[in-house]
Amino acid sequence: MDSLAVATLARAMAEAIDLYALSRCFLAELVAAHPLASACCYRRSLAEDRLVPVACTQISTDALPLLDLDELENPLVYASRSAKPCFVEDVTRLVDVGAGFDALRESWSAAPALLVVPLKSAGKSVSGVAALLGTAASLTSWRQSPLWQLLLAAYESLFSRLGDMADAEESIRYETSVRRTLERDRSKSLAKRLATEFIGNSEAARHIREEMLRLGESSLSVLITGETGSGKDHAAWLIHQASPREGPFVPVNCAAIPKDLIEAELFGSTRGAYTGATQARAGLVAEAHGGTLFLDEIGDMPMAMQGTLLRVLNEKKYRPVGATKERESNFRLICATHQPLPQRIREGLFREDLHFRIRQRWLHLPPLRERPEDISALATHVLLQYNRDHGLHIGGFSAAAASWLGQQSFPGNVRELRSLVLAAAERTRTGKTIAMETLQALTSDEDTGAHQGDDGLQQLMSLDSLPDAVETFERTMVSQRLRQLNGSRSRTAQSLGIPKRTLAYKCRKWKLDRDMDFP
Ligand SMILES: Nc1ncnc2c1ncn2[C@@H]1O[C@H](COP(=O)(O)OP(=O)(O)OP(=O)(O)O)[C@@H](O)[C@H]1O
Repeated sequence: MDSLAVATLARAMAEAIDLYALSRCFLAELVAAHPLASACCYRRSLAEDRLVPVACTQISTDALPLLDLDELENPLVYASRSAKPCFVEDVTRLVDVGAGFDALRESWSAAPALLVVPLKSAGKSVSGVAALLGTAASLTSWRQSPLWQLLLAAYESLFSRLGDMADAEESIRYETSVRRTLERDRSKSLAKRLATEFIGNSEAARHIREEMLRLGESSLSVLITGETGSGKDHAAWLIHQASPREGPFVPVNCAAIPKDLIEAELFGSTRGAYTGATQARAGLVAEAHGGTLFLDEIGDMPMAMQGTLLRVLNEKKYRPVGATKERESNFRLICATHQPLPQRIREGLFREDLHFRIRQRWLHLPPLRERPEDISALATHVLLQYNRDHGLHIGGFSAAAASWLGQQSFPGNVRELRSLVLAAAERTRTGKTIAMETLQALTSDEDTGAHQGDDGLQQLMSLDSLPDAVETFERTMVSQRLRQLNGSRSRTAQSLGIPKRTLAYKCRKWKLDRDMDFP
């Protein structure tokens, strides 16, 4: 090789923009100069932990096999693992050294001998191998050439530098593809989960499930609207489940917290901040850090508190009652209401700017009467849950019961349907199906309570404690009225002549709220 050819090769190697260009020019010159039958070069891939073809003088690298590093007797693997050259004088003697090597041998032209040299990086770890095929004599002469030892050293050093870049690119590509696969798997399993937990066959239910998946990905605030019992709480919980947020889901019923305590409940308080604050409390906003704060019945939030909440949402900071320093909490906000907020705004009861802020995304749950196709699936779902919880086997609904259910308007929506199915299940023997008469009896006024009074009154009269008797009576009356009014708290409070907040407090105390599994 004359000095011009050496200089040209050195320059081409120095200007190579990647491993492939570098190896192509080095191997081509090497094969021509010595002369060899063929040469190829493999890179050790960190991400895949195997040898990956980089260049070959004879065929395209696409036609070369990937080589697993557990083929220990494969000479290329041996050189890569041991960091030592491997010289095979008679290639035909290499048998059973691995499927990778067999595939490689098939793509090569016949040559008697093989020399594999490890390509070491500066830290002396092996970043690849070069495999040269030819006669034993030409391989030995190449090995002993001082010029080629110099060129090989330059090639090794460039190979290692460009190999690091290739590794980095590859690991980014690998990570991206792993992340994409994980994301695809995650969204598939989330979609499955939503299909088993947000029940309904209607177009509306399908659309809500898709929206919940999308909302899970976003961190914008969501306002969920819909009539009482239509599934707002349930949807909020599922959106949190569909989100990557690892913090907790913190529900707050704005209607159930007394007006003067709501700020301390939300933002926490220092010790002695107000009468009864015997110790410092963190508050629900702090609890929701990294998770979701769910403000249910946001339409009932007192006006003064609305202003404070707006500031917190805009500035992402809050101040516990009695504290001087502000704190931060990274929560995702979901709000729900059955109230028509635009009307509350017109009435001066809700701030328009807060409405705008909490409604960055909107999810509306239509009432059950507008999606009667969901009734059968929901009823079956509730009954299956009942069977599972009680270890029973109520065998579904009679044809007449199923058809009757499908015709009801359910003003209390899914909650009313659920209460009805649970009550009917309690009145049905295991092994039987729920009859239409059972459902009808439960929805008739007589069954909803008053006439059960005589026995109940006698039982109350026999109690030894007047406060207990009064509380039991109150609880029975409230739960029956709620059931008669399909779970509507506003109508129940109105019909019993008590403030909504008092009713909300009692519901919370007696755990009568959400699901109302009335006897
Ligand atoms: N699509 C659904 N699939 C399964 N269960 C549902 C579905 N929708 C609602 N539910 C169930 O119905 C009951 C009432 O739903 P939820 O409490 O979410 O209603 P809501 O709209 O928040 O009512 P409120 O306005 O009174 O707070 C809950 O037990 C809930 O799990």
